[in-house]
Amino acid sequence: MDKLFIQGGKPLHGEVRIAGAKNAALPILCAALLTKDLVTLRNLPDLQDVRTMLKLLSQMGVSVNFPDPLDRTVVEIQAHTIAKAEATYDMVKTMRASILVLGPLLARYGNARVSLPGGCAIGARPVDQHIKGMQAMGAKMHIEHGYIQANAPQPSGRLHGAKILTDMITVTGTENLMMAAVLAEGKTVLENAAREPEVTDLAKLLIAMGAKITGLGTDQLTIEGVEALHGAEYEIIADRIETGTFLCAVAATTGEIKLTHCRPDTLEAVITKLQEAGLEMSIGDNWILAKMQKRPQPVSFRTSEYPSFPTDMQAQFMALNTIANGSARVTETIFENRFMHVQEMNRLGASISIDGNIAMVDGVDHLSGATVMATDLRASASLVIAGLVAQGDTLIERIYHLDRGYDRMEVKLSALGAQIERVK
Ligand SMILES: CC(=O)N[C@H]1[C@@H](OP(=O)(O)OP(=O)(O)OC[C@H]2O[C@@H](n3ccc(=O)[nH]c3=O)[C@H](O)[C@@H]2O)O[C@H](CO)[C@@H](O)[C@@H]1O
Ligand SMILES: C=C(OP(=O)(O)O)C(=O)O
Repeated sequence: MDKLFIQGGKPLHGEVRIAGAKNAALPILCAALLTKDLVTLRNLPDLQDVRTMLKLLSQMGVSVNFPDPLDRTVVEIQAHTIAKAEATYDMVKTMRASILVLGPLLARYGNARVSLPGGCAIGARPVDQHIKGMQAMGAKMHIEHGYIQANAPQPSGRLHGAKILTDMITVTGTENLMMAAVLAEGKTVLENAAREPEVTDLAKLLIAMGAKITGLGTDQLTIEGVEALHGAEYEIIADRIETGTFLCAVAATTGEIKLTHCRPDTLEAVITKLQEAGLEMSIGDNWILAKMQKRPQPVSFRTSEYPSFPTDMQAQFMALNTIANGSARVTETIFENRFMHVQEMNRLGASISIDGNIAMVDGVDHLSGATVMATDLRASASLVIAGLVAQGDTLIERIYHLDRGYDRMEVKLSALGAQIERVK
């Protein structure tokens, strides 16, 4: 199993190109199931979850083609026919986002069999809102032997529009229901919809495919179902979490880096907090120049739905706070178990205590390298940041979590001057 070996204490300098967003690419790949025509995607990130999703689509009989085999950022997907409308446990257990095939399969094919995702390191993460929403659109949903068996109403074999108010704001729930609704008969209104930029990015692709969706970027999406969608070419939005992760890295290590091909307008809450920490930034439409010359100031925050502070940046900011000049209070409101990195950071010399969903971080002068274990995707990223600032050597185990969601993170960090290498 791969590990990362880091010799900390090096400031970062140079330029990094930000990849396409994992959380936009995954639903967008599933959206290709909604048409028999060709969907060409650009700015695809080259990471494990994307490879898993492409494998899942291939298992369904979908054609996946990289026109230039050396360029993994452009892919052609064609779901001319769907041979098997199924996502097995083997696939779903490695990537929860596999649940995103449910809406498109049900809408286009009239039935689907998708393994229920189990709980995961960061929380229970049920999918009850996906199921209830599809039931409201007329689908028969049964859970049997750990699988969701979904069938569109007969004899039409087509879902019908509905007004759906989810109990909470759910990102993949909104995406799944939006994809189910685009081919339904009549109008669907999704109330309490997630406003994350990745939801809007999916909606834009669907519109390019001929879907009728209004309310983009708001908490009410209205979808007028159409009979069929057609192919499209689409460029996936930049990854705001990768962007934020590199910004936290330079804020922690000091130095000066330029991030290109990013979308600063999707990062307002993160940028505000980094300014509070002392990171100096010049910001263009698609680039950020970030400079840090001193020890960070502590930043307290509370995670919440977009446009508030993202839970996917909580761990990375925790790493920054460990070496800040004072104490910070971090409140996690989205997932019930997203402090798994805390114990590992304490092993590196951090001083963090947890009380329920609140972590109190007392900044220390320095961290000291040790062997630590990655437990989930963003926890891994936060340990990389901690390793980059720690004195001495840090070995991070179980980095397959990191590879799920980052496009060659250690290669990009090495190019910035970090002493980091992948070891077997
Ligand atoms: C692939 C992807 O885009 N993943 C993101 C997505 O995950 P994901 O879409 O799984 O997260 P949700 O927005 O659905 O979850 C928000 C909260 O709602 C709960 N819930 C959700 C659905 C449901 O049917 N029932 C239910 O109880 C969840 O357990 C969680 O406590 O949004 C999260 C919150 O921004 C991010 O951390 C993930 O990176
Ligand atoms: C939690 C995340 O992803 P997923 O929903 O795919 O587990 C994440 O991207 O931080």
